[in-house]
Amino acid sequence: MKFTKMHGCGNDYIYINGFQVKVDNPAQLSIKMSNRHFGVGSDGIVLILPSDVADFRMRMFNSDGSEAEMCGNAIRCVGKYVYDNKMTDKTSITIETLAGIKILDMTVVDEKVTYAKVDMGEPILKAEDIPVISDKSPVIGEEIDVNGKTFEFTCVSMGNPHAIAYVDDTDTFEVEKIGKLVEIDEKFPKKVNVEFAQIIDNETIKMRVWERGSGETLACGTGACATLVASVLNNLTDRKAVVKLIGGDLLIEWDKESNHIYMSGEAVTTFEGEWLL
Ligand SMILES: N[C@H](CCC[C@H](N)C(=O)O)C(=O)O
Repeated sequence: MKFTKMHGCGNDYIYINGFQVKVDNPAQLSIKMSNRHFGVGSDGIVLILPSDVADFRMRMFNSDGSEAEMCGNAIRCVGKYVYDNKMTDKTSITIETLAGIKILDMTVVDEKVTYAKVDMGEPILKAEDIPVISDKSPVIGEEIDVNGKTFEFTCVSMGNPHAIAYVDDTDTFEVEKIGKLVEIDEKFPKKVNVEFAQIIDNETIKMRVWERGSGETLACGTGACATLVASVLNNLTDRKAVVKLIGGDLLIEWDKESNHIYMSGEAVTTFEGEWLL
């Protein structure tokens, strides 16, 4: 089975063209292919599929095999994949996801997509829509005790759940130790992506992320969007900011008029291969 390896800001996935090959058990395949020693190595897999309601459809599976509602870095790469492989000649396309239909506007250089701006839709800020037990809405100040220390989270859904805490220095923060416990905290019945953010100024945020189902990744597109929303709700930044992640920068804007979040960033193809197992 042919595959294409791509990344957005170092958040790397294996892309499989569902127009050409049928994947019977994507969850199991994701676990196998994502393994960085016995497989290809990735944060998960992405299936590119036909859609009845959009130009294309995307299904994304974390490296533990769990399927996520949405993946920001991956959707930019899906746009790049379908354009570069001449499955469309449009630079503005729609992609169906479990979090609704998203619109991509792609930048093309020498007939290849290099960058995309994605309309990520509206953030979800009501507790009843975010899989948390808390009855507060929006969920600012959700206190979670981890290893005897209380952390305060702001919870935002981008179709997938996120919990954001603010720290003094992301470089030295114990992301794995804390993130892995919050990910499975009982307050999050669907588990949660955990972001640790450091405010640099009112238009710059440094962020690291412990992703649901994948562990720490070099970047998280939906997480960057959720972190911008949380930062505005907590009066820490403007509605447009650069989110600086280990793997690269994303430009996030929460448009006041439409209430839509726009995420802009790179999309990179690293190699193509053949899966033989
Ligand atoms: N781990 C996430 C899915 C991938 C999100 C992230 N890689 C992104 O770019 O948005 C979840 O289970 O909700």
